[in-house]
Amino acid sequence: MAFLFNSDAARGAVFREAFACELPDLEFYHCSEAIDPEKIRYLLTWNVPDDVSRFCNLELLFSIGAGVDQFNPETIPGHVKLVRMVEDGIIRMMQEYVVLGVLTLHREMLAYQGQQRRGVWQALPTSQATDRRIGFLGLGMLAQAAIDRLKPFQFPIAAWSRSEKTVEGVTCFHGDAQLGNFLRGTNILVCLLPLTEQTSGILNARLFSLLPAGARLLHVGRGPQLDQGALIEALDSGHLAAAMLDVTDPEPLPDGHLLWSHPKVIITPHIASVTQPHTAAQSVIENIRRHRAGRNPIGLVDRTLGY
Ligand SMILES: NC(=O)C1=CN([C@@H]2O[C@H](COP(=O)(O)OP(=O)(O)OC[C@H]3O[C@@H](n4cnc5c(N)ncnc54)[C@H](OP(=O)(O)O)[C@@H]3O)[C@@H](O)[C@H]2O)C=CC1
Ligand SMILES: O=C(O)C(=O)CO
Repeated sequence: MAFLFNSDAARGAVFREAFACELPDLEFYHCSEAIDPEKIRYLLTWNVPDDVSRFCNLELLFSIGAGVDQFNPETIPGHVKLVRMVEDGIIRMMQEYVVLGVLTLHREMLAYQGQQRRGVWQALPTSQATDRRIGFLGLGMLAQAAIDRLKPFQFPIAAWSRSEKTVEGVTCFHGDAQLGNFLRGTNILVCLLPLTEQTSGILNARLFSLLPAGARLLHVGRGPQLDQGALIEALDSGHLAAAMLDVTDPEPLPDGHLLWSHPKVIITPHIASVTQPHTAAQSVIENIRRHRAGRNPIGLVDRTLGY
């Protein structure tokens, strides 16, 4: 019985050490080593290898990231459980990034950067946090953690999810019928949705038109959720004031793309949050223990929903 780590050697070494301590009965392989595919019960990977079917005894397929949109479930046998990454390191980094992004957009940092380049020393009108509603598309693990960190700033906070939810201090909306009401009250929109058939292209001209004039976008979900042309139009018309994008389509954003030099856009290269090996290894070990005890892993993907 063995675990296969199909990713970078540096994080693999951290996993190997943790597994040796905590699960000494389980053989551990890095993808650079020769393996007997029949031994592999657990596979951790970003992309599913084309020849995954050779792991005929596979039980759990772990994504090394929080997202699982890179998995094509049709290539993975139905009995294999898919597990997304739920771990403290990725959560903490996303908390930092969302706080950074919201404050950057709230305190007009893009406009001040533009002024700096032109040598302009001039205060711009400000809004109080209490007057600026932050609206989260998605109210899952990462959005809820980010909301916890934002609460001390006293922004009103709302969120929109697929199913009905109650979260203290958050005005909750759910389902397509409530999307419009959610958007109409949102001044800074944070996208933390998984990429699925339903969320692909969700950040489009119609959605932007439902946001109040002067709204801002912080996009940390997945590139294909955003219609980039519609964003540029909404920014150029002045309806949206600014956007901060950690994800684009494609990635990397091609040389010369309009978004690179747009004065109302900040781009980071998909670095909002990255799986941290020490904490992630503990989370995967805990999930293997749960699975062995006949319990579902934390982060089990619902194949019908796609996340
Ligand atoms: N840029 C970066 O560095 C990173 C980006 N990510 C992205 O963040 C995403 C979210 O991660 P995480 O918080 O762990 O995911 P979760 O699965 O915990 O949460 C997803 C949330 O989205 C909601 N949702 C899904 N589909 C719909 C829909 N059709 N309509 C309305 N709401 C919907 C879910 O609703 P419900 O609660 O009802 O199920 C849930 O609240 C990842 O999938 C990944 O794409 C993740 C890590 C790093
Ligand atoms: O964990 C994820 O899904 C990411 O996007 C990390 O880069």
